[in-house]
Amino acid sequence: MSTRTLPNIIITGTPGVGKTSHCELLAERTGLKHLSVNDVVKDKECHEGWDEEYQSWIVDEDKLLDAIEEDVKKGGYIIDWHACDLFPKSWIDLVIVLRVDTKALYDRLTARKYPEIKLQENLDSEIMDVLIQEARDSYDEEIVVELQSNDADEMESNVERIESWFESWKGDNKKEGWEGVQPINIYPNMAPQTLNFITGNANKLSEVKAILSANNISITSQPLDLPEIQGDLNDVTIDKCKRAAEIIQGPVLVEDTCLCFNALKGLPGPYIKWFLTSLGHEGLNNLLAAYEDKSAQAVCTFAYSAGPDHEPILFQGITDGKIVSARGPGNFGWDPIFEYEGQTYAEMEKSEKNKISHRAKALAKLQEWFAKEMSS
Ligand SMILES: O=P(O)(O)OP(=O)(O)OP(=O)(O)OC[C@H]1O[C@@H](n2cnc3c(O)ncnc32)[C@H](O)[C@@H]1O
Ligand SMILES: [Mg+2]
Repeated sequence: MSTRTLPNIIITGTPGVGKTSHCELLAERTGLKHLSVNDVVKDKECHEGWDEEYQSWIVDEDKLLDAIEEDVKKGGYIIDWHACDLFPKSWIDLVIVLRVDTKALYDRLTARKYPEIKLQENLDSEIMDVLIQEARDSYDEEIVVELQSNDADEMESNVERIESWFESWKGDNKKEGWEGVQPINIYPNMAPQTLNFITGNANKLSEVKAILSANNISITSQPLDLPEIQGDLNDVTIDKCKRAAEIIQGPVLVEDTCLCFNALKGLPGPYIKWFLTSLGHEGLNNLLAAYEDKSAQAVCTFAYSAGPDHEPILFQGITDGKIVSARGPGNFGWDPIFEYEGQTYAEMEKSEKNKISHRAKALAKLQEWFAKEMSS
């Protein structure tokens, strides 16, 4: 784990994809330093000579790593290079692989007057996904991101996205010494969406915002006091969604959370809010006193309606856990008594809970649906 206070980003891709333009713009916006490996190879002579056929330096990778190690380890660099597998995993926080259509790449490389053999090899490499494979083989999957780079608009939105990743990386690092990385937008081709999340629950709202923060969905919110009918959970949520759309006269998102004890055949389920208020954490534990089986499911159901005349669509996420005596801060509902893999939700870092929670899983489905919907 690193002790960097600023992240290191690799921007890679076949020659001609737009690495340097991305790096320069990003450096300007973030204050991170643009590290052109090309220049280092040239200036610090990290090569074994010039290849006439390819019209390029034959890089000495060991020398190159020695030349940049001291600086890069401090953090704050955007590394601009058409290979990424040489940089040690521990140096790197995010790997962006830029992609471009073959036609555009052909035009860019011919404009650079690349020798035929180099032109062909690079086109092949792009078509064969060589660099994205190399990136995926060399780094953890969640830090490797593929972005399209065919025109200025795409570059602008890519840079914006990396910038917001950078902001959240810094924020989290400062706040809780977090050494991992935030997920970045995994649906880069999706048009930006704003959803009106109708909830009276501030904790839910902040989790939903945190989980969606890297993506193209932003959240506005309005509290409405909606009566919740009793019955099957899905009916409760569908009904709530329809009423909200009716009142708002527009698109809305609502959510309901259930906590289901397996020994009690799914109860309290949708009645958890009422049980929690009347019995508290200890009372909820007592409900299971007579049973050996303490397992439970946290179930989150989002319903989205495009407006009053539209049927709500449901997205559900389930996380399995166990009911235990309360541990950890009691800020949010039943978080202290729901244990997942040895830790209660309340004991986890927010960012950890937001990776595995019932809510995160439901939101992943919601995003997938939006991404498909918006690109078709
Ligand atoms: O306005 P809405 O969105 O309906 O918000 P609510 O607070 O009424 O929420 P629910 O009807 O879904 O009731 C679920 C109960 O479970 C609690 N809860 C929901 N998500 C939780 C989570 O991730 N961790 C712990 N408690 C949670 C919440 O505080 C409620 O007491
Ligand atoms: Mg409610």
